[in-house]
Amino acid sequence: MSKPTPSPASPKTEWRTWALEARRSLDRASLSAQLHRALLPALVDAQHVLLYAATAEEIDLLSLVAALPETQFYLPRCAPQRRLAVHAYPCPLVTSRFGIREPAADQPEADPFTLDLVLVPALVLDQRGYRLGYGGGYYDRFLPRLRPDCRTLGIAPFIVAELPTDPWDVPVGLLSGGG
Ligand SMILES: Nc1nc2c(c(=O)[nH]1)N(C=O)[C@@H](CNc1ccc(C(=O)N[C@@H](CCC(=O)O)C(=O)O)cc1)CN2
Ligand SMILES: Nc1ncnc2c1ncn2[C@@H]1O[C@H](COP(=O)(O)OP(=O)(O)OP(=O)(O)O)[C@@H](O)[C@H]1O
Repeated sequence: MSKPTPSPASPKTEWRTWALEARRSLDRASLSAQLHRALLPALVDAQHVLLYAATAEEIDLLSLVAALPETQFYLPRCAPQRRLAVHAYPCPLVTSRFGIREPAADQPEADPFTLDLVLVPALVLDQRGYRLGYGGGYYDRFLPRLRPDCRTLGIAPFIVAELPTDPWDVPVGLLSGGG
């Protein structure tokens, strides 16, 4: 039996624990396939798209690369000072100390200003686009560095009414029709 959903007043740590546990009972493969299909219309207009390399528990969207051969995809890398570096994909990948596959540090970096669309992984999103990640603050620092017309789309297995927020949180776009 799963735990009750925390409230907007609950601390982020409590939400993180809840989301990490709740996602264990999901069918990740079918959720990934569903999101892949739902994202295709949003991707047709984008030329430069930041994706992420999913862990074994996350929604895996790397299948989009083969489905959209005209699109230039990019992957993030956790650089020092919690900076998110961006690299064109395909490129050689290594597994980071957090267990996430990411571009090797010796690969050339891309300019975040090139990006038209950023798919932002999250443990849980709320209906306003606020997200909860693993707590590194990588995307909170990264999102303000994007071109003002760059679109963002949060990717999470759950969308709740309202998450607790901090002043640095940057809301992301939501897929119309739910995520
Ligand atoms: N697949 C995937 N790639 C991604 C993300 C993601 O959510 N999914 N990220 C989304 O942001 C970034 C990596 N996020 C991370 C967030 C926190 C920590 C981290 O430092 N974790 C600490 C606990 C937090 C702390 O105490 O500061 C740890 O595990 O010890 C690492 C990576 C970039 N790449
Ligand atoms: N723009 C910023 N500048 C400096 N520090 C920041 C900024 N954004 C977030 N942080 C720091 O990052 C930490 C993590 O923030 P938060 O819990 O919101 O992460 P998260 O959104 O879950 O993680 P992630 O973005 O990596 O998925 C916080 O302790 C905060 O102090």
